[in-house]
Amino acid sequence: MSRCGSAILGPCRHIKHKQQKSPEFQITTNNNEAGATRQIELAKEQGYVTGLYERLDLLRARTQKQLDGVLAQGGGGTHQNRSERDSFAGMYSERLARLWAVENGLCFGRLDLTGEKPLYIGRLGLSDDDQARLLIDWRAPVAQPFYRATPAAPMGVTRRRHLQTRGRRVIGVDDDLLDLARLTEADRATLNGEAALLAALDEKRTGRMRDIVATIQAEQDRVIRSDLNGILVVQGGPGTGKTVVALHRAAYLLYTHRERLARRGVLIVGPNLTFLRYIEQVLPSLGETDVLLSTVAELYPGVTAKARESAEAAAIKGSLRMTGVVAKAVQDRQRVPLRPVDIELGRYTLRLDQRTCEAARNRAARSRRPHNQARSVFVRHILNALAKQAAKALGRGMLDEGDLADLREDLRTEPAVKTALNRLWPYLTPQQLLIGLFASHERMTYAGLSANEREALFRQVPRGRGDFWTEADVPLLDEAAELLGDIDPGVLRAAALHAEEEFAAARRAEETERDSELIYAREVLELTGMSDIMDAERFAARHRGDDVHLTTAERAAADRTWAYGHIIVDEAQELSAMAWRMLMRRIPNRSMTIVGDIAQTGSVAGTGSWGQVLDPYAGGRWREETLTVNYRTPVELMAVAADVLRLVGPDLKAPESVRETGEHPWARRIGGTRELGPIVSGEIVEGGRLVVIVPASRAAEFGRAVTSSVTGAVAGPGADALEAPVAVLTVADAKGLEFDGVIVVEPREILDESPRGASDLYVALTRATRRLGVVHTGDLPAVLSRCLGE
Ligand SMILES: Nc1ncnc2c1ncn2[C@@H]1O[C@H](COP(=O)(O)OP(=O)(O)OP(=O)(O)O)[C@@H](O)[C@H]1O
Repeated sequence: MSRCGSAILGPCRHIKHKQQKSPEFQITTNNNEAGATRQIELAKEQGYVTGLYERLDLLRARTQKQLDGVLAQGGGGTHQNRSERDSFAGMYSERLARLWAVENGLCFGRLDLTGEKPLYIGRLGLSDDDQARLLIDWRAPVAQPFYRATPAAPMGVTRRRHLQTRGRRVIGVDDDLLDLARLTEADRATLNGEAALLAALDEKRTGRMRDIVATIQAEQDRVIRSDLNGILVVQGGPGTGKTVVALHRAAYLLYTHRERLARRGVLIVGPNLTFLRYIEQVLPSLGETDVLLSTVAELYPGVTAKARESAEAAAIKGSLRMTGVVAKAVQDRQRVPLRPVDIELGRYTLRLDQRTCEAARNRAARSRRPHNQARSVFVRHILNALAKQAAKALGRGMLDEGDLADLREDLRTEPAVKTALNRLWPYLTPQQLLIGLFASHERMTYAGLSANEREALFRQVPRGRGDFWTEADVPLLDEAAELLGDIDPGVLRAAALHAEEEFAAARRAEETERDSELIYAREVLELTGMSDIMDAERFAARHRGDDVHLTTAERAAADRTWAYGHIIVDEAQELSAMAWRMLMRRIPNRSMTIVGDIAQTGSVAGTGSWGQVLDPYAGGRWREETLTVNYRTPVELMAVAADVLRLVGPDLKAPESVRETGEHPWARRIGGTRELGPIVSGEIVEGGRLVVIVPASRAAEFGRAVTSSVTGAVAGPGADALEAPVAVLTVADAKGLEFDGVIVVEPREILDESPRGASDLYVALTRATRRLGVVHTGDLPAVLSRCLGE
C-alpha cells in the first residue's frame, strides 16, 4: 500500500479487485480434482468455439464466392445493371470485411440462463443453416445481461462465463456465479470473477487502444446502449473508459440503427492526429469500418490546418465574438469606393459613381443571400447602370429592353468591367477572406478587433502553399463559408482557364500597386487555385452520381455541408465555442455523444461547464451520465493526482481506481537536463511504453536531451510516439493516451505555464497504467509534496 493510497474500490460492480472479492465470488478450490474439472470445461468450450470458427470459415467462403460471381460479370450492360452489380459487390465486400474482422476473440462469453440453453456471446451473430442461433452479437438486446447482471439483479442469469482465447484456442474460462443456490461442485472449480477484467488491465500497452467488448462494465454498458436521439454527455475522470465506451457506443448504434446511420454516417471527433491513430483500430476490430475519425483541424474539406499559433491567438479565435468579426469582414469586402470609378472601354470611358454603387450594394444586401450569390444582384444593378450610360455614350438614345440586355452582356465580358466588379464585390473563398483579414490591421479594425487582438492575430499573406492554417482557423473558415456561400463551379473553371493570364496580372500588380492591391492580386491567385477547382469537380461529379464508389464516410469528409446521423466528440472539454458552432452545423438532428472531463480542460478556449457549451444549441435538453471507476491509473498513482485535482477545484472528486499494483510513485531532484537521460533509461518498460511529459515551452530542449541519450526514444507527437519504447510529449500531445510508465518533468513549470496549469498537471499524472515518476530541479510544488515529498 502506498503512503497516500487507500484501497478505494468500485461500488456495486460485479467484478472487484482480487484482494477485495465480495463473499459470493470468494469460492475457490485449489486441488487436483478442480484442475481436472477445469480441463474438462476448457475442452467443452474448445469444442463449441471450434464449431463457431468452422461456421465462420464457411460463411467467408460463401460470401467470397458470391463476390467473385458478381465481379466476373464484368462492367457491361445497362446503367441499371451496372448499378445493381456495384451495390451487390459493395454489399458482399462489406460483409466479407466484417467476417474477417472478427477472427480474434470471435466468441468471448457464455450466459447460462435459468431453464434455457446457454447463449454464447461474440463479436457478431452467427446462425446455422436452419437459423438456430450459434453466437449472439454483443450488441443484441439478449446479450445485455452479459454486461449488466449482478448477484443482486441477476436478470435470469445463473452464470456468466468469460472465455479467454488465443487465436482459435480457448486458454481459460472465468466465471461469475450469479445464482449461488444453483452452484455445483464443478462450478466451484472455475470461479474467478474478476480475472478477465484484471488480465485486460494488467496487459502491457502496445501504443494502440484495444476493444473491451469482453469486459464492458455495467455503468459503461448503460452509456453504450443509451438512446440514439438527443445529446448524451458522458462526464468521467481520467481512465474511466470514456473513449473506449464512446467507440463501443458507435459500434452499438451502427448495429442497432444500421440503415439510418449507414446513410448519414457517424463522425468521431478527437483532439489530435496521434490520438486518432491511437484509437483507430478499435472500431475495425468490432467489424465497423465506415466511420469518419477526424480532428477539428481536418473538418474543413481542402484545408490542412497544421500551423501552430499562440494560446492567446487561439483563444481569441475560439470566442463566439468572432461570428460578428467574420460578418464584418465580409461586409468590408462589399465596398463603396471613396471616389468614382472610371472604366476605360476603347474610345469611351464609363463612370461608376458612389450613389450607383451604394444602391447596388443595398439591393444585394436586401436579397439576404450569401455574399457570392448576392453578387449577381449587385452585378445586375451595376451592369444596368453602365448599359444605360453606354447607350448614351454611343448616341443610341432610348433603347428597348432587348437592346439593353445585349449591351449588358457585352459589358459583362469586358475585362475592364470585370476588374471593376471584382474590386467592388469580389467572388471570395473563405480562405481569401481570412487571409485578407489577418494581413491587414485596417481590415481587422473595421471588423471590430482591438489593438491587442490585432497584434495577436496579424499574419503576413502566405508566400506559397506551406502550412498557413491553424486549428482555430478552421471554425472561422466554416463560419465564412456560411456567409459567403458557394462560388458557381462554372465561374471557378472559367477562372482556371485564365489562371496564367491572371498570374501575370497579379505579378504586375505586385510590382506596382499598394499593399492592399497586392493582397487583392494574391487573392485572385487563391481563387483560381487548383484545390478549389478539384473541389468543384468533385462536387459536380457527386451531383452527376459518378461518386457511387465512395463510402459514406468518404463522401461526408469531402462535403462541408454534410449532415451526419450521429456525432461523437471525445476530449470534448477542449473544443472552443466556435468549434462547437461548426460541429452543430453538421448535426441538425442533434444526435450526439459528448465525452470529456471538465477537470482536464487544458485549452484556454476550452469549456468549464457542459451547460455553457450545450444550452445555446439544445436549450437544456441534454442528458448526462457519469463514469466513476478508473480502469487505468492504479490506487497508488491516483492518490498523487487527487491532490492536484483539489487544486483544479476543491469540490471535484477523483474517480475510484480499480487496481492496486504495489508500485509506488517517486520523485527525484536533478541538477540539470543532462541527468534526465539515465533516469529515463532506467524506467524503460520491457515490451511496453514509457512517456516523458514535459512543459510545452521546453519541449524541444527535453526532447533533444532524451533522444540523444536513450536509444529508440522519439520526441513530439505522431505515430512514432505511439510505437516507440520512449516518447517525449507535452501534456496536450499526451491527452487521451496512456502508457505503462510516465515521467513528469518540471511539474512546477507545467503548473505555471498556462492558466489551466493544474488541469494539465492532473492530466500528466493520470496517463500511467503502472509506474509514475516526477523529475524536478527546483523545489517540488507543494501540491505534490504530501505524497512525493521527502
Ligand atoms: N471495461 C473495461 N474493460 C477493460 N479495459 C477497460 C474497461 N474500461 C476501460 N478500460 C481501459 O481503461 C483504459 C482507460 O480508458 P479510456 O482511455 O477510454 O479512458 P478515458 O476516460 O477516456 O480517459 P482520459 O479521460 O484520461 O482520456 C483503457 O486502456 C481502456 O481500454
